[in-house]
Formats: sequence, structure tokens, C-alpha cells
Amino acid sequence: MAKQVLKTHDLAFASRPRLLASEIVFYNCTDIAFCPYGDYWRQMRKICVLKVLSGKNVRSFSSIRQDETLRLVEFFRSSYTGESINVTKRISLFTSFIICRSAFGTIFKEQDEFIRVMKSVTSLLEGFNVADIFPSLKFLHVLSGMKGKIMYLHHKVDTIVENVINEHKKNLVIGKTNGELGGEDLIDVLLRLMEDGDLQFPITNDNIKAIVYDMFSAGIETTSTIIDWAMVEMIKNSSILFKAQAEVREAFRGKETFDENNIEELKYLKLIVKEILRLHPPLPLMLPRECREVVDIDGYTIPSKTKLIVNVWAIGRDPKNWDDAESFKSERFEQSSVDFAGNNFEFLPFGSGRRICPGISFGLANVYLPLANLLYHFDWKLPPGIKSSDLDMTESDGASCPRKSNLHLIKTPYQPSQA
Ligand code: HEM
Repeated sequence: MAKQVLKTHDLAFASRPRLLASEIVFYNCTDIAFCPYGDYWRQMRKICVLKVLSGKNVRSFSSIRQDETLRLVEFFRSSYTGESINVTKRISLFTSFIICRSAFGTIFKEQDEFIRVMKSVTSLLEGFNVADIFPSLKFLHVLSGMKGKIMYLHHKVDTIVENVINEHKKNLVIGKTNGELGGEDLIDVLLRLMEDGDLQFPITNDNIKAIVYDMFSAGIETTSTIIDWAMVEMIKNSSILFKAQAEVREAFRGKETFDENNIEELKYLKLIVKEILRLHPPLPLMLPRECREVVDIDGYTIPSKTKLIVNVWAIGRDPKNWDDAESFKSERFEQSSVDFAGNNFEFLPFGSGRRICPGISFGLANVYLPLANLLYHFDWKLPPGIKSSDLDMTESDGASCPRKSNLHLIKTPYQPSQA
């Protein structure tokens, strides 16, 4: 079914439903993720793929990634050995800082407030609001207070980002780029395109804000959820933790810093991340799609405008597709060509087809580097009295299905010279 929707009838299902939250927050859906299919979406998606999240940009953000990873390691190193540390919380900060610095060039003073509000906004974008599902009940948006709540949140983030954009514009007038490491940040890139003026749909401040919100809502929690689940699954399965650690420590033996090119060598770590994406896909229901025309699927007539949700989580745990489907077995991918590029319909953590996630490389780069560092620099164990079998694996509700409980661990710094 997923294959029919996302491949055979990709074009017919290439739109997104208009949700109240996406209309308000994304300036009438002028972002990429919630924009209905059409020429405007094509233009903005192309900009996103070629100019914003291109391989070149992902590489140019490498120094931000390295710097934030260093701060992450320093944080754990400076905490008292023997103390139980909230790993989940620090990982969440890590991904927020990366996205903030890549988008805005710096960590700005309202950042915490901005991220907090963006998290509330993200939770409203799942498409399960009753009034979004049954358009004839739209009045419920007002009665339930939902509309007022979204407008309030939107106003907050709008003011913050409008100021950031205006600041960037001022700097560009005096010839200063805003990327803290001398290069452009994402807002600089979009402002440059705005100035170029040869686009079919000229870019406005609101369009830039909509795209920036996409990066935040799509890029922060998804990434931190993967890192967090990976740490949890490794702590639960110590043989996997030790094997991953041995691989990283061998690959980086005697090296001062972790060059991102060396991350490519970490085959086992990549298998672990794949298995996390199968068991804990950060967008378990992808993003909702909307059908643009009448389509027949498996003998059912799907009317135009039908909203469609692909349950990636269930597909990834279906025993018809996977041997011992509920168990964490990273080796299952070792001899397998199944990948997450959207061509294997039993494994769709990034979606598929025209609307497939454009942030795969950026997202995964932000996963591999911190994980490799955490594995290299520390040995990890659960606080006294807690067994790995005690770990609660319940997922919380919410768009990215993070684990309900935070992960608390005790670290011991690794001393390579003693190895
Ligand atoms: C690393 C974890 C990530 C996962 C698991 C993930 C997953 C997804 C999924 C499932 C979709 C929907 C695809 C579809 O409908 O077929 C999506 C769309 C999208 N993602 Fe990601 N994503 C991740 C990271 C990122 C990052 C880091 C960014 C950018 C900073 C990003 C930007 C987007 C955008 C803009 C869309 C909308 C694409 C469109 O509608 O054309 N994602 N993502």
C-alpha cells in the first residue's frame, strides 16, 4: 500500500493537507513541509535541496557540529564522575544549538524561549486535531481555544525571527555575513536569493521565517530522538555498546580530533542508527499527505482531498517484513541492501517520493558525530540500583515519539593511554 501511495501514485499524493496550525504558523503554508503541491512548493523545495541543505552547506556547517560536539563532551567531562546525569536533556540542547547556529549564525538571547515555543508549535502539527480531520467542524478550532493558542505562539516566534532577519539585513548592507565562522548562515543564503530577484515567486520575510520554522520543527527533535534512543538501546544491550565503542576507539586511535570523513568508517555505528530508525522512527506517521485526484488503490476508490497517513512505525515492526521484528538487532542490516533512501517500502523513516525528507544528510551528520564522540570519550552505566531491564521503553505521544522518560547515566572518562 505504501509503495502504491508513495511510488506508483507519488504525484497524486504529493500534497499536504492544510492544517490550522500550519496555516497560521507557516504564513498560509508558504514553507516547504506543509506547503500544498504546486509551483511555489517546487521552487522552495529546489532552493532547500540545492542551496540550503546541499552537501556543500552540510559540510560547511561541520565546524559548528564539531564545536557543539566538543561542548557536549566537555559538559559530560566536567560533571562529577559517579553523578547521575540527564543525558536526554543535554542531547536535546545539543541539537537545538546546532540548528540555531546553522540557521541564525549564532546562539541569540531569546533562543531558549524560541525553542520552547517551537516545540509547542511542533506538537500542534501532527494533523490529529478533530477539526482538521473533519473540515465541516472547523468552528471547533475557535470553540476549543485552539486557534487562540496557535495565534499566541505564532506571534511570539514571529517577533523573535523578524528581529533576527532585520539584524541580518543590516549586517549585509555593511558587507558583513552573519555566519559566526565567517561563512553564510541559512538566513544569509535566503536573503541573497531574495536580493537576486530572478525567482518566479519572489521571497519575502514571511517566506524566510516559514522555512526557518521548518528547519526547527523538522530538525531538532527528530535528531535528538535518534541519538537518545541509540544511547538507550545500547545501554540495554551492552554487547552492542561495547562493539560500537571498540569500533570508534579503533578508528580514532591516536587522533587529536574526529575528522568527519573518518565517521564514514564507522560501519557498525551506522547499522545501529539504521536499526534505531526502524524501531523508533522520529516521525512515526511521516507527515500527512493529501490526495490531489481520485485514485484507485487495492480496489478502494480514494476521493480527491483524502488525507493520508503512512504508519512508518508499524511497517518497521511488521513481522511480515522483519525477522524477530520487535528485537533490536543492528546486524540485520549487515548483509542487507535495505536503505532509507525511500526505495524500500518496508523501511521509510525519511518518507519517499517527491516529498522525501531533504534533510537526511544534515540530520544524520548531526547524529553520527555526537554519538561517535560519546562512545569514544566515555564508558557509560546506569545509576546504582537500576538494571537495564528496568528501563521504561514507553514512547511519549507527540510528533517525534521520544522516549517518555529521560535517560540518566553515569559516565567514566576513557583514558586511551591505558587501553
Ligand atoms: C534526522 C532525522 C529526520 C527524520 C527521521 C526526518 C523525517 C522526515 C519525514 C518522514 C518527512 C516526510 C516525508 C514524506 O512525506 O515523504 C520529512 C520531511 C521533511 N524534512 Fe525531515 N527528517 C529528519 C531531519 C530533518 C532535518 C535535519 C531537516 C532540515 C533541517 C528536515 C527537513 C524536512 C523538510 C523541509 C521536510 C518536508 C519536505 C517536503 O514536504 O517537501 N528534516 N522528514
